[in-house]
Amino acid sequence: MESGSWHVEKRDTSRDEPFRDVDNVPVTGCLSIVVLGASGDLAKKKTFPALYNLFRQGFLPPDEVHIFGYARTKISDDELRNRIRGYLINEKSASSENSENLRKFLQLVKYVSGSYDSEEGFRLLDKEISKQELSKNTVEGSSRRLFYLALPPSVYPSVCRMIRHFCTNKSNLGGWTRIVVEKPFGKDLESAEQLSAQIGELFEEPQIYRIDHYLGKELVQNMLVLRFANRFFLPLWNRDNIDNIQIVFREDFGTEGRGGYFDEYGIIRDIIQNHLLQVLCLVAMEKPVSLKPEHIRDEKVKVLQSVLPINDDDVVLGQYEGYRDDPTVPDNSNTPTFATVILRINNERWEGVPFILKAGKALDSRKADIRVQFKDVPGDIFKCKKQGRNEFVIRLQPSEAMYMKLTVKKPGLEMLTIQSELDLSYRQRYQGVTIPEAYERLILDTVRGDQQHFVRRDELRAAWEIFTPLLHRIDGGEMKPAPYKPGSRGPAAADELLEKAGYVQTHGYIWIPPTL
Ligand SMILES: NC(=O)C1=CN([C@@H]2O[C@H](COP(=O)(O)OP(=O)(O)OC[C@H]3O[C@@H](n4cnc5c(N)ncnc54)[C@H](OP(=O)(O)O)[C@@H]3O)[C@@H](O)[C@H]2O)C=CC1
Ligand SMILES: O=C1O[C@H](COP(=O)(O)O)[C@@H](O)[C@H](O)[C@H]1O
Repeated sequence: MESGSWHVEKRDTSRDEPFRDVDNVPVTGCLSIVVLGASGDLAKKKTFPALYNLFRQGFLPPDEVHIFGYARTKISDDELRNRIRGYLINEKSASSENSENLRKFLQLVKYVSGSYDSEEGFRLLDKEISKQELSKNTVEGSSRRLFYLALPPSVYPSVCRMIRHFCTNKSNLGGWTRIVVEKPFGKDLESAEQLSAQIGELFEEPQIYRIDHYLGKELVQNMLVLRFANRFFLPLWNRDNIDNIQIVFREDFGTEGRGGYFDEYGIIRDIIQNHLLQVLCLVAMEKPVSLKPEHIRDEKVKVLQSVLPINDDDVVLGQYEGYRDDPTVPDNSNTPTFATVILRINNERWEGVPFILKAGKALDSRKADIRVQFKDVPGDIFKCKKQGRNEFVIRLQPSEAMYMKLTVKKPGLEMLTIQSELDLSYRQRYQGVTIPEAYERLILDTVRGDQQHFVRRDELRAAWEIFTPLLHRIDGGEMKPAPYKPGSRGPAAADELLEKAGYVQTHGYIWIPPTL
């Protein structure tokens, strides 16, 4: 067998495993996918393109699927189609693009206009969905309705109430209603808990999909396989061998056009508390009992609960110069656009190993990676310690790769050592394979009822528990971000903190990309 049973083998929206809301009931009903906030940025840049890619690959068969856009803007079906058309064709799909495919997909898309808190719009939406379900001869109780909230969280409670009261279908014959909610899910522990309670009163936890798109990235999904399907890593993945771990997100552009949103949240809420912390969970968690979503999420929660309170000395904040020039950002904004935060996990495996989470906007490069740095080899008979430590790097983006930096004999007559690497670059190794977009994968999971890559309520709570005290200190002005130049590495203090935490930079290492 080529791969484990979780592998996507069938072009089918169901899955041969027992993790669905309703077990043992054949899935036959019509599938309606409703994108709320259809006129917005996320919907056109991410949600509709992901749906189109799923359609192109046969995962959303036109004889069973309908797609609805819902928003306040009064536009026609065709106007919505024209708005999204340009975003559906990217470099991945362009070469194999078939205009017939695009036409067929757009024909599935309908638009309903209404507000987010009035009965009228949602009754109309329900009527339109039911009409399509009837046209497909769907038996009552078997239809599937997926509501994707591409909306600001302030309207989640009212939208969820409306969906619950006016758009929920009967589910006694394998049907279901599910909602997908985007981050930011709250601003701190209290607001997140309040939101969770409001939504929790309307929907059961298996109906709620809290999306964190980093969990849909190829190399993030590979993390558990790497760790638990390889003998190499099992004995090494602990405090006895690992000195420090970095999880880094860098962007080489600022908050262009999103200053208003960003200023309310800052880099910790935007990236670290969710995306990087989710990655940390997968790097640090114990082996789950099985691949069942609840077993995985149980282990993630345990890691989060073992994180110690953040010490102010383990934090460096920055704000890039020019950030406040954005007219939507207040002149005295204290919002960090850069942060390094060291987390410490108080358990048997990780005590003493700093987890350095770093994220920044307007830096010198764009990348996201996990860097596991091993301790020095004891008894250095080759006197090569100063050259560098072993590092295992998993580059999530761009150009997915994983490589192990290691010391080898320099080829030649002398017994000299150099730094080299074992390199698995995806582009070279998996030529011709298209790596799916994170949203594509995650939307397919929501249709299949697989919550493995979604954040559970207690996980979210534990994540906010870690960061809320620090965030309140920043919001209260007790901690100030240091200015840094756009296009730089961020504040110098961040590299000093990295060194203090024990990270040893490899100097003079040169990577020579392999040629075929
Ligand atoms: N398969 C592939 O594509 C491979 C590519 N390579 C490439 O080779 C090059 C070197 O690789 P690698 O050593 O892993 O990566 P880098 O040289 O980018 O970074 C190494 C480490 O040093 C830190 N660092 C960089 N500059 C400074 C500085 N001025 N002060 C303090 N710390 C600093 C980085 O932090 P931070 O993350 O914050 O920048 C990172 O932790 C990279 O361009 C890499 O992409 C190597 C192997 C395989
Ligand atoms: O959630 C967010 O992520 C993007 C970065 O996503 P990526 O997949 O391109 O790494 C970030 O730009 C944005 O600020 C944030 O809200």
